[in-house]
Amino acid sequence: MTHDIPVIDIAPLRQGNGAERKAVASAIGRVCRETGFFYITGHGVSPDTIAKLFEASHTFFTQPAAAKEAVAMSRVGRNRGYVGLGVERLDTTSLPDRKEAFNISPNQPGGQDAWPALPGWQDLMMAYFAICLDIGAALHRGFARDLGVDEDFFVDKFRHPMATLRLLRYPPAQQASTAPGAGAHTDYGNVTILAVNGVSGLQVRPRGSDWTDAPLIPGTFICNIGDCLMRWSNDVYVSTPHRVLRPAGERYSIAFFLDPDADALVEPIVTRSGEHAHYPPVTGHDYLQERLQATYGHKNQRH
Ligand SMILES: O=C(O)CCC(=O)C(=O)O
Ligand SMILES: [Fe+2]
Repeated sequence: MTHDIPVIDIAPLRQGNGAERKAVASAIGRVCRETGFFYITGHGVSPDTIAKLFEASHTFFTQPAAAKEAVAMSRVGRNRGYVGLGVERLDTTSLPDRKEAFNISPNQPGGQDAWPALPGWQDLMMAYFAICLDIGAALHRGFARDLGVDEDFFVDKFRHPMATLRLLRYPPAQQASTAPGAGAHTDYGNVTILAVNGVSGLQVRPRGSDWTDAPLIPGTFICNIGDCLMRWSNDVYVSTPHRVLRPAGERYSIAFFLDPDADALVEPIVTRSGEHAHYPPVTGHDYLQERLQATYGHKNQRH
């Protein structure tokens, strides 16, 4: 069985008639049952916007260490702020990840985002955050339709979603090190929308297959579903392990992780007769905390 990652034009989820929306929802549903990885076009984000974001990300990461440490997650807490090289280890059986990151998570309960002292930077990031929320809402209309519930099923569960915009920088590989860019993992939330700056390195491992490259396709985002949507779909959809290899050159990516509202009830959707829920209901907040706790331990979780 081959597991090519399909390219799906999502424009009809916003503008299409009923039949067109249904066709896109079915295409997304098919891939979510197999790997949950797909590229999207028709997202409405211009190449110029993406270029500006990567420029701003570069500006952030090339600041002196002290400026980055001033907004460190260890100070800011709650999944926000700067995470330095080697702090995270997504695959606990491998070396720590060779990457640095900056997290923006405005709807995370408790605390506030920290911002670098760079003119216009916060506005640019928040504008992109809003764009990603809108793409995420369109994708959820597709998921809902495909899962056999009302197209607006997710709307009241994503009013103030605990989404995180995450800038990532992977330094060029060091010869002596075998540390991965990002260790093998599945994502925690509902869906991830990923932009990459032209340096490949992402691999996915569909069930029953070996690691496969996810090549770059200019003008697209790579989307993948996470464990929360898998749970919500009662395991009809699958989240798939992925990793980032040590990149040949310096690599930047920007990931947007969309999790539900803190108080949304994540309760498996059961529409087929005789089907039983595989999981008890849990709030979005409790589910995400459990997953973050496992990645960071107690050290970045300020209460
Ligand atoms: O940087 C990438 O290409 C992917 C990163 C990723 O999978 C993650 O941060 O969850
Ligand atoms: Fe990931």
